[in-house]
Amino acid sequence: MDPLDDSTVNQRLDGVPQWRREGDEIRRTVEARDFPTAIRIVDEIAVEAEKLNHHPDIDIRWRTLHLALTTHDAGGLTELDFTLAARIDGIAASHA
Ligand SMILES: C[C@H](O)[C@H](O)[C@H]1CNC2=NC(N)=NC(=O)C2=N1
Repeated sequence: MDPLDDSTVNQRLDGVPQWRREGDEIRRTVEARDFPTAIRIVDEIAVEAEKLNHHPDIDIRWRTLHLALTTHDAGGLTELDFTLAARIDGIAASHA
């Protein structure tokens, strides 16, 4: 899969406003109500990541998740990152 150009990245970012771009990554944080909920969210993200064969970097700090997406194989951001970002948003919203 080819990396997206900057204008396409900006267009895709408009669709997932909770994510911000940092270089070759997009990042967001998710604050869960408590630690077990944060772990459940990670577990649900893992299911979607396996379906897409696309895996986020996840840093767990008590009930806050720091998520980063990039496509290592492409050396940049691809449609897969935005597809997974939208699914993560759905999971986070379902636990809000
Ligand atoms: C072989 C397999 O398809 C690759 O290693 C996949 C697995 N998960 C991945 N996840 C992410 N985020 N980027 C990748 O390039 C990637 N590659």
